[in-house]
Amino acid sequence: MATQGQVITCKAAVAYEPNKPLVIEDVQVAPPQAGEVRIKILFTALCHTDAYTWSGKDPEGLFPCILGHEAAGIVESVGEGVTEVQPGDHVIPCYQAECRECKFCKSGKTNLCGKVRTATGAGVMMNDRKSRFSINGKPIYHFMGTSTFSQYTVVHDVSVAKIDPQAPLDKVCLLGCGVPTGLGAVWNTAKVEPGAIVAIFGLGTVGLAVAEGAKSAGASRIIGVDIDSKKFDVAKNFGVSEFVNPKDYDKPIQQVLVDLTDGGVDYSFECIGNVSVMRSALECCHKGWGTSVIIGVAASGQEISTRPFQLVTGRVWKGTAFGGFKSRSQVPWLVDKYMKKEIKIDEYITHNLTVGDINKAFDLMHEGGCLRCVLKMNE
Ligand SMILES: NC(=O)c1ccc[n+]([C@@H]2O[C@H](COP(=O)([O-])OP(=O)(O)OC[C@H]3O[C@@H](n4cnc5c(N)ncnc54)[C@H](O)[C@@H]3O)[C@@H](O)[C@H]2O)c1
Ligand SMILES: N[C@@H](CCC(=O)N[C@@H](CSCO)C(=O)NCC(=O)O)C(=O)O
Ligand SMILES: [Zn+2]
Ligand SMILES: [Zn+2]
Repeated sequence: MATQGQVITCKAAVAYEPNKPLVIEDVQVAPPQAGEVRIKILFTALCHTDAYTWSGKDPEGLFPCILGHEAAGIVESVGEGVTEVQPGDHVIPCYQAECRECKFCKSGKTNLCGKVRTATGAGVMMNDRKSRFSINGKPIYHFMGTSTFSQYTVVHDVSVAKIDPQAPLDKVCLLGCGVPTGLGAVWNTAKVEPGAIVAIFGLGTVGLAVAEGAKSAGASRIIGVDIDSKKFDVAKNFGVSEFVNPKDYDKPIQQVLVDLTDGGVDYSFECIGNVSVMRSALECCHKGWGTSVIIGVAASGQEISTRPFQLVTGRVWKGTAFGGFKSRSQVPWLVDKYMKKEIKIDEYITHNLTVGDINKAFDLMHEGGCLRCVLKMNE
């Protein structure tokens, strides 16, 4: 039955309140308006940023909402004026848009895009500042411009990457967030060079993708730092060559790393979202040139600090969003790299469940053994 132009009723996991279990509901999804795309989501993974917003600590968190931003699916219909995708195209929704026209996109200096950011931060669509999701007439907010914990979602056309239809959607869904973020932090943001010494704080999916990126960039030492020693075995498969557990030392972890590396590392990456670790990550960098990249997302009200002397003496503090990748242009390229076996994806997927088990999937995420859990959206 043709669904184009019709409201679709489908299953979605709704977050009604911070930290209260998600509820699988029948949700009405309105047709896409001008410049919008309605996507049938086939697979979505969970990222720690979903848990962060669900926790109530995200200043942009709005409830009730439909979370989710690491997914893949097939275009169901498009609104007026949409030219770059059509029904049937295989796509990855991109929380970081790329319009190619705004000041940010044209700057050549950033992957951030300004076109729809105010709307996505407010949980609505740009056109009419309203949501396309409702339950019996009551609106449900969008999240990060993606809301992939729904069997159908509506996104802005500037937030859709069209990908190789041969690519397995249950795998490449991971290219919606965590894996590109880690790889890109190394390749685009830090620009790690061969022979460099790298420290990675936090060996979850993002930290392991940093390790994979650093190995491919030719780093000579890749030091993994995690308080969970169980992470160390799996991390070897992603290129981590040495392990440090801060719990094994009395002195500050930055001092441990400086002592281990004849003065400090060339590059460090914070992949946790802990502001005190962010400070350690900066201060373990080598005087004169060491660069620390913040990837982790810290809660509302948290602030970073260090002695300015750390920067005066040449250390550089940076951050990255989506690893600096331009989403619509480069996600298809990452998919092609996966198809050519040049980057890993399968190795990050430790669990597969269906959307009905989404609360269990969040429980798993908080246990040490889970990297990414992929949910099948149609049971
Ligand atoms: N900037 C971006 O674009 C972007 C994109 C994706 C994810 N993120 C953020 O990146 C962070 C990491 O995501 P993830 O999915 O890999 O998370 P994760 O929870 O799987 O991994 C975090 C790791 O840090 C370890 N850890 C916790 N506290 C620690 C400490 N004090 N010292 C050392 N290790 C510690 C944990 O044991 C775990 O292995 C999250 O904050 C997430 O929101 C940011
Ligand atoms: N609303 C949050 C923003 C958190 C944040 O920094 N998000 C990252 C992506 S995390 C993906 O897992 C990001 O890309 N930020 C850039 C942007 O949001 O435009 C908060 O305010 O804490
Ligand atoms: Zn994410
Ligand atoms: Zn733009």
